[in-house]
Amino acid sequence: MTYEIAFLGPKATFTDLAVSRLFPDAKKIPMPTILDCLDAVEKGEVKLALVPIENALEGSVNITIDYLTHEAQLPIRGEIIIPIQQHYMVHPNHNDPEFKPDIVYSHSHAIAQCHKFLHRELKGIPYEYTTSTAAAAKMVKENPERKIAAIANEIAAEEYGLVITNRNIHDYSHNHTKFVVISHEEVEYHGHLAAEGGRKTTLMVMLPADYTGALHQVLSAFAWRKLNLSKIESRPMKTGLGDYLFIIDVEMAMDEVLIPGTIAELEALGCKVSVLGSYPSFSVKNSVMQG
Ligand SMILES: O=C(O)C(=O)C[C@]1(C(=O)O)C=C[C@@H](O)C=C1
Repeated sequence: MTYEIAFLGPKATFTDLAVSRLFPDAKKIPMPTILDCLDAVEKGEVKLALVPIENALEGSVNITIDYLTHEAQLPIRGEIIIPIQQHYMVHPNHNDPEFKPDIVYSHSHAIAQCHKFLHRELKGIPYEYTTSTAAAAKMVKENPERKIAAIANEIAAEEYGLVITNRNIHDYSHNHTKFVVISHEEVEYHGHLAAEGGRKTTLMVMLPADYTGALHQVLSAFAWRKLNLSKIESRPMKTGLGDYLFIIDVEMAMDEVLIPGTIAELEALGCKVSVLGSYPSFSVKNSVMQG
């Protein structure tokens, strides 16, 4: 079955690379923003979207988390973790060691992953955010007369005919981003990737009110059932200062006993609980397709 999948475009973003790894035969539909990708699924214009949710250096992609917790009931159907290698690139017209740009463009998360490089090598040069890393590369390509540079991946440099002058400029070598597959429908994965990370279940928990030991009680419901948690994230509920909800990843597929039992216990404590998804977790060593 060929899927139509919305992703953060244009061609050659990291999200595009993640789609190629997970759905090599998919018809890819580039969208200008993450919200456009999620809206397209919500409105039924496409069956699936793949969007970034967390980076190892910069943390959560809040726009994705907030949409899934506040805007729409869109289930998570899978996750894929890919390595992220950021490169500094210029138009071939400016391929000169002395070239200093007036502005460096990239996605906010990519800029955040390269702060040490920018501080060291391009001190004082302003940066501006684009909707994606590939959008930055495309802008450099389309403006050869401007003194600008981009931070993006290797495929973007190829796609937009740019020259990489500094490779692997991300501040820490262990740079990975996790992307989630969003769909109203069940998603089938072909056998080319092993779900090495097993299966996960993501829950959203809203505490009834702030009282002593509330979070401890919530965590105990998981702990005594020996449910391993791989992530706990708090996000503002957007109802008032200090009101937070928790997003909790359980390292287990939804079952008939342990997770439902935990949810019932949390509800008995007055928490509101929703299941954001129960899905396989994939990871790849090379984000770029080989051969
Ligand atoms: O701009 C891109 O290339 C994206 O796919 C977005 C995104 C992100 O939102 O975190 C994805 C991976 C990298 O961490 C940098 C940017």
